[in-house]
Amino acid sequence: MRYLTFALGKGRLANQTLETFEKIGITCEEMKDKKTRKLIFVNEEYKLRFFLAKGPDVPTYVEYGAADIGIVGKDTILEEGRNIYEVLDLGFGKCKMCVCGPKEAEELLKHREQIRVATKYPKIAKDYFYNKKHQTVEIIKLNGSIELAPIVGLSEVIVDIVETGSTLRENGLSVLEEVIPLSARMVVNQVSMKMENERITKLITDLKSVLSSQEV
Ligand SMILES: Nc1ncnc2c1ncn2[C@@H]1O[C@H](COP(=O)(O)OP(=O)(O)OP(=O)(O)O)[C@@H](O)[C@H]1O
Ligand SMILES: O=P(O)(O)OC[C@H]1O[C@H](OP(=O)(O)OP(=O)(O)O)[C@H](O)[C@@H]1O
Repeated sequence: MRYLTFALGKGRLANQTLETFEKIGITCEEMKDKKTRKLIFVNEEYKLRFFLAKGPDVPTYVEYGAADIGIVGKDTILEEGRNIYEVLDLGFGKCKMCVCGPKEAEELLKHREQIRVATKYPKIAKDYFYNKKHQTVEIIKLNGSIELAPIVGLSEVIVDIVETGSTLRENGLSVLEEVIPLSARMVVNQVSMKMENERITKLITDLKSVLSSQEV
């Protein structure tokens, strides 16, 4: 039996991903060691390999078949636009992609002014404004602390992830429009889905049954 390889996004989704796998009996104790600098972990019993990668790189590893399976946020899947199968909504890492800004920016959006939009997600923002709203905007790519942009005058609004809303509140900004709800998803390489169909289908079935038993 060959190894099935999993690419997991490091950061926010990693702990819940490992907890979810534990519920279906897949454990990888070594990976929980926060101090380790090791990059790849093996579960000999089930012939599985796991590695942690930057979120946006997960769809890349999966498209090229360097990983059979990936766990990553829906935002990253949409932004990266890779040829991969999205097979399961894992139900954690829930948040929303939103257009946010100061309340005054509501008027600019309403009147379809040619505003500047700062975001870490230029593809999602472009798709939303151009294809869904048919509004011409200037997209400015940033890499973090997106909420700064309207405060310091870099843009009128932002397109960013909102979870609890605290970052917006603490910076005097609000949600102006909701773009799309997000959560962690399981993605699969297109060839692996055929070659390892039985093992991957069983994994999806086991995960689904754990997820449905968690729903109230
Ligand atoms: N409050 C949140 N902020 C950002 N992402 C969140 C939040 N809540 C849930 N998520 C989900 O968690 C995923 C991983 O988030 P995380 O911040 O760890 O990664 P990242 O944004 O890719 O990394 P980095 O912080 O290194 O740029 C996101 O892609 C998103 O789907
Ligand atoms: O609604 P909240 O619960 O406040 O969460 C949303 C915030 O969290 C994320 O930023 P992150 O912490 O990843 O930092 P970054 O801005 O440097 O990407 C996101 O970009 C928002 O800024």
